[in-house]
Amino acid sequence: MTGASEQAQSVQTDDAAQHTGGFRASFDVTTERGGQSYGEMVEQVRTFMDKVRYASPTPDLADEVIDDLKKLNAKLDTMLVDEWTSPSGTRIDLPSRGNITLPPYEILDGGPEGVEATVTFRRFHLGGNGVAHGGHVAIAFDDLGGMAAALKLGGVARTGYLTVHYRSLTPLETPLAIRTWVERFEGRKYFVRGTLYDGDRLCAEMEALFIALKPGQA
Ligand SMILES: CCCCCCCC(=O)SCCNC(=O)CCNC(=O)[C@H](O)C(C)(C)COP(=O)(O)OP(=O)(O)OC[C@H]1O[C@@H](n2cnc3c(N)ncnc32)[C@H](O)[C@@H]1OP(=O)(O)O
Repeated sequence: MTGASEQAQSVQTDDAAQHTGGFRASFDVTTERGGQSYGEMVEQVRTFMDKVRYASPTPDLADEVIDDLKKLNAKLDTMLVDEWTSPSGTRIDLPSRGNITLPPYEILDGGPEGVEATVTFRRFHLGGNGVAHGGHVAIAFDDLGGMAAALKLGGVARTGYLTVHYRSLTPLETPLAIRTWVERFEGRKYFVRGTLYDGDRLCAEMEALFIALKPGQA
């Protein structure tokens, strides 16, 4: 099996895409990369992961699925690009910018005052007893907290710390209201807060420090 770090990019990207350190101060957002079916492809993968979480396949079916997945992985191997030119993470027309690793969210509003979004944890995000895993809740807060910091500072920040207070159980397969905003900042330090609600019920709160990166900083 080949891990991501061992895989060569099979499609060359231009010189400007070569990484010189740090998050990029800016990166191209797009609605084109991956084509018009890319969102549906991501959705089908998410659905597959949902089913894997709950399926109990026979040994024969597991072998069949392995064969099918090997074929699909071989197809994608012919199209690997660097992270800056991948549709995943840059397709702003898709849930979570097309990033399969994030719980799917839809941005309702975003700017220097903060970010409002709807996030839906899937069956794949199960923690136990039918509700979301706390780590997945933290991922949603991290990404949208980072977005709130980025929109406030007009640049890129990395998470210094992030604390989640889990106030009540977070349901799966339910659109939830998530909000993040910069409460205050001191120099490069952006103190970000967040809330996650199921209707009127508070599921979780977040407090985090995001630190603005210096030019070229990793
Ligand atoms: C839109 C898409 C959004 C995506 C968002 C995703 C965000 C992420 O998940 S990033 C990944 C997780 N985070 C990381 O890996 C970060 C790892 N840490 C680092 O790289 C570094 O520690 C970094 C860059 C955060 C800060 O390092 P550096 O630039 O040298 O700053 P440094 O001088 O140490 O600290 C700056 C200030 O922050 C404070 N600080 C730094 N870390 C912490 C911390 N954990 N707790 C409290 N304060 C801290 C320092 O005390 C200092 O304060 P002051 O200016 O008052 O003296």
